Amino acid sequence: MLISVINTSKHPLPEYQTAHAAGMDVRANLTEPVTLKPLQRALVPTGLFLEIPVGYEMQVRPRSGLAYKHGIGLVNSPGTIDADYRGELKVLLVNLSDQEFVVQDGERIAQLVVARHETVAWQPVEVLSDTARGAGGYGSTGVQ
Ligand SMILES: O=c1ccn([C@H]2C[C@H](O)[C@@H](COP(=O)(O)OP(=O)(O)OP(=O)(O)O)O2)c(=O)[nH]1
Ligand SMILES: [Mg+2]
Repeated sequence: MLISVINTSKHPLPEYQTAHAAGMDVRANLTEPVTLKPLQRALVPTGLFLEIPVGYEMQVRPRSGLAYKHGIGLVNSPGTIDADYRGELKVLLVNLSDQEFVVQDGERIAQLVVARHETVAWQPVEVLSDTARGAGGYGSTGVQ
C-alpha cells in the first residue's frame, strides 16, 4: 500500500530490513542525543508526518534488540497512529533498565506495523449468547 508522507527529518524513511518483515524501523530525529535515566520516559520525534488511509492504523512497537540489550520499551506499547492524525509521529520510549541509555540521532528506535481495523457501531442488548467459557478468565483454564 502507499502512504503519503512528509519527511522533515534528515534521515531516510522507515524501511523494512528484510523482505517479509512486518515492521519498518523508524529513526529518531534529534538535534542532540536524549538521555534516559532508569525508569525515565521521553517522547522522541521522528520528523515524519503521515496520511494513513482510512480503515488502517499504524502500530508503533518496540524493537526486541533494544528491549533485550538495554531495557528500552514503549510506555504505550503498541502506540496507535490514527488515520486522521496529521501531527508528527513520535515514539514514547521508556528505559526499564537500571542503566542510563542514550538515544542517538538517526537511531532505529521502534518499528511501525500497519494494520486494517474495523469501525464499530454498538448494538445494545439485554442478554449475550451462552458459551463454555462464560465469565471465566484471568487463568481460569489453568496453567498446563
Ligand atoms: O506512540 C504514539 C501514539 C500516538 N501518537 C499520535 C498519533 C495518534 O493518532 C495521536 C493520538 O494518540 P492516542 O489516541 O493514543 O492518544 P490520546 O492520549 O488518546 O490522545 P488524543 O486525545 O489526542 O487521542 O497521537 C504518536 O505520534 N505516537
Ligand atoms: Mg485517543
